[in-house]
Amino acid sequence: MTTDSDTMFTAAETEAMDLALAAALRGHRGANPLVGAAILGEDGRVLHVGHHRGAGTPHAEVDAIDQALDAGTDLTRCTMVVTLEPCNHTGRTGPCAEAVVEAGIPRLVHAVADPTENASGGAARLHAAGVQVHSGLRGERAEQLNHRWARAQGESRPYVTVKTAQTLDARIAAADGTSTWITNEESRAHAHGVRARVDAIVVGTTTVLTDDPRLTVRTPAGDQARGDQNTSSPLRVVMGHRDVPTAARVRGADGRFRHLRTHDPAVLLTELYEEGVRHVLVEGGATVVGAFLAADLADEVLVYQAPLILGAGRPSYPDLGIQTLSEALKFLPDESDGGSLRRLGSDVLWHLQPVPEARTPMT
Ligand SMILES: NC(=O)C1=CN([C@@H]2O[C@H](COP(=O)(O)OP(=O)(O)OC[C@H]3O[C@@H](n4cnc5c(N)ncnc54)[C@H](OP(=O)(O)O)[C@@H]3O)[C@@H](O)[C@H]2O)C=CC1
Ligand SMILES: Nc1c(N[C@@H]2O[C@H](COP(=O)(O)O)[C@@H](O)[C@H]2O)[nH]c(=O)[nH]c1=O
Repeated sequence: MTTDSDTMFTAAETEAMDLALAAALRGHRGANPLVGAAILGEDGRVLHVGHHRGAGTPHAEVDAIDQALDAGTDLTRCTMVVTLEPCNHTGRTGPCAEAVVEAGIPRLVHAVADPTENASGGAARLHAAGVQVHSGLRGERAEQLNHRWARAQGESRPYVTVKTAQTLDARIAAADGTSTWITNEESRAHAHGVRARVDAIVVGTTTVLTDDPRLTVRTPAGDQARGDQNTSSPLRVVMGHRDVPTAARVRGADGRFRHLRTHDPAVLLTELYEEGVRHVLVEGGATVVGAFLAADLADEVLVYQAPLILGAGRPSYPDLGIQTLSEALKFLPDESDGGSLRRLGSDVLWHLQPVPEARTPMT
C-alpha cells in the first residue's frame, strides 16, 4: 500500500480518475460523501463508471462492479480507480473493500483516504487480501470535492443544507408576512425532493407562528414520499424559546417532532446528531438561516429565486454585522447534483458552498 504523487500513475489511470471525479458530482450531498469509481480494462480503456447516489444507495465501487457484472466484464484483469478509499464497514450497505476483493479486482487506485473512523481501513483490508493498492492520484481535487462533508464528520455533527426561497430583491416574505408562494411549482417540487433526502428539517419559532408549516415531504399529488430506503419522515425541528402551539401542524401525529429551546446552531446540531440525524435542512426564516451562516455551519446553500420584486418585506438574511465588502460571506458554485445554476421554469436555483477555509470552523 503506497501513497504516490500524480506522476506515479499511468495516463489511463489519471483519465479514469477524472471521469470518476466527474461522475461523483452526479450524486447528492448529505450524510455521505460524493464518490465516483471507474473500471479500467487491461488495454487502459475505461469500461464502466459508477457513482454514489446518496445515503442508503449502493456505493460507487458497487455501482461500477454491478455494471461490470451485468456486462460480463472479466474483473480479474481490471483496475478500479476510485475517488475515496473503499469503506471497510457495514452501514446501510456492505463494505466496499469486501466487494472489490470478492470481484477479484487485482489493482485499486484511490485519491484520498476515508477520514471517518468507522469506514476507514479499506485500503489495509484490500492490501491484506493481496490487492495492489495505491493512493494519492488527484488527491487535492478529491479532498476539495468533499471538504464540507469532511468538516462535518470531523466535528461530529450533521451535514447542513440551508434553503431560501426569495424574490429578485432578496425578500422571503411580503410586508404583511405573506410568503406562500414566492417560488413556482417546479422549485417547490425540487425543494420537496431535497426534504425527501434529509433526516431533519429546521425552522425558527417565528416561521411556525407565521406560516404554520407542515414540513412534510410531498409529491405534487400530495403524498408523503422518501427518496431512499429510509421510510420514516424527516424529523420536524423548531428552534427557539417560545412555545410551539399545541395545534401547530409541524407537530404532526407521527411523533417525529422536536422543539429545541436554543438559539445556538451548534447546540442544536449536537443534540440532533446524538439522535442519529446526519443531514439537516434549514428552511428558515432569516434569523435562523443567519445564525447558521454566521457560525459557518451552512455546508450547502440552495437559493431559489423567483422573478418577483417586493421592495419591502422580510429580507432573506439578517444583519450579520458585516461592515465592509471584504467581510462578505463568500461562496463558490457547487457543480454537483444538477449544477450550480439551474432554471426551474421561470425561477432559478443557485447551488453554492462556502469558500474553503474562508471562516473559522465550529469548535
Ligand atoms: N421564503 C422562504 O424561504 C421562507 C420564508 N419564511 C418567512 O420568514 C419569516 C420569519 O423569519 P424570521 O422572522 O427571521 O424568523 P425565524 O423563523 O428565523 O424565527 C426567529 C425566531 O426563532 C428563535 N431563534 C432561533 N434561533 C435563533 C437565533 N440564533 N437568534 C435569534 N433567535 C433565534 C427566536 O424566537 P424565540 O423568541 O422563540 O426564541 C426568533 O425570534 C416569516 O414571514 C416566514 O413566512 C420563513 C421560512 C422560509
Ligand atoms: N415561501 C416559500 C417556502 N417557504 C418554506 O416552506 C414552509 C412551508 O412548508 P409546508 O407547510 O410543508 O408547505 C414555510 O414555512 C417556509 O419554511 N418554500 C418554498 O420552497 N417556496 C416558497 O415560496
